[in-house]
Amino acid sequence: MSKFEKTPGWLDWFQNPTKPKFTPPPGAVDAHCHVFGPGDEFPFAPERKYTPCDASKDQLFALRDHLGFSRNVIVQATCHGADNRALVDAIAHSGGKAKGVASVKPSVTDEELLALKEAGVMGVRFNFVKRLVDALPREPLMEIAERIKPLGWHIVIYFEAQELLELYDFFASLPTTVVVDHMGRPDVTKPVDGPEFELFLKLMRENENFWSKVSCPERLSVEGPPHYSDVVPFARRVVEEFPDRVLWGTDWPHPNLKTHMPDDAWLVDVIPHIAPTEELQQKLLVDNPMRLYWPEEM
Ligand SMILES: O=C(O)/C=C(\CC(=O)C(=O)O)C(=O)O
Repeated sequence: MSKFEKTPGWLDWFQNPTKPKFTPPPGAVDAHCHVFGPGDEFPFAPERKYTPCDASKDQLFALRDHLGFSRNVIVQATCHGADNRALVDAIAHSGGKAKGVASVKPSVTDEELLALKEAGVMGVRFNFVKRLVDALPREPLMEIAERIKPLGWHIVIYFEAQELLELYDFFASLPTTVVVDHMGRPDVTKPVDGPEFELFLKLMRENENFWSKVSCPERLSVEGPPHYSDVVPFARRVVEEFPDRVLWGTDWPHPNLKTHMPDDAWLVDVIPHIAPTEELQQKLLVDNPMRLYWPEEM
């Protein structure tokens, strides 16, 4: 029994997912996933906005193998705050098959940053989703950005579409490669060629240092499982316009879902709809994530 009590209504990740029909190309990378604790070993942060179920590195690696993937990029989840120990432990036990994206505070020391780099961290995440974090002012974020730039790191940003106008200039001024989580969370009930999604496409078009994860249909869809068809036109648009700057991830263990928990095979089976050719699939799942996270192997 964990000493942590899950947030009421918490949906646990899907046990025993089926086999996807789509076979990822050899060397495919799940470039957005998390580990949670286990809480008794790696306690959740006091400032967290939710308390999840446990989701361990071994469970993540078993899912990777089951779905036909080769590697993971593990993104620090807000329930662990800026305590990256669970993330670092998972990378250390991956046999070189995982890299990470950490969260840091402005008070992080240069030695701590170097230790994270040594451990396989390749970037930091700035989270602007209000239900997940207390907003950090932009000045300290920019200072962090300037400090991580010489490490060759990138910045992962997480925000919701309605916030983009207000954040646009700040994002465009970031000095590193920037990776947007889940296409900036579009409202998929709005048109794919409407002004809201067009602003996100403009951000990608005008800033060649911007990449996007075309992930999280289970979070964005109104229509729901198993095909999440309403998300497909948005993701496909991004993949087709920016084929060399897109990443894909499961988002396992899917924190904070409210309506359902996906069988992860359903998510893999969305891939051929958003990346309809073998060439696009190779870029999305292998070439792009390898270039960003395992440059030493390229
Ligand atoms: O897993 C995700 O990408 C999305 C999350 C959780 C999250 O980002 C976090 O806790 O850090 C969400 O929308 O609740």
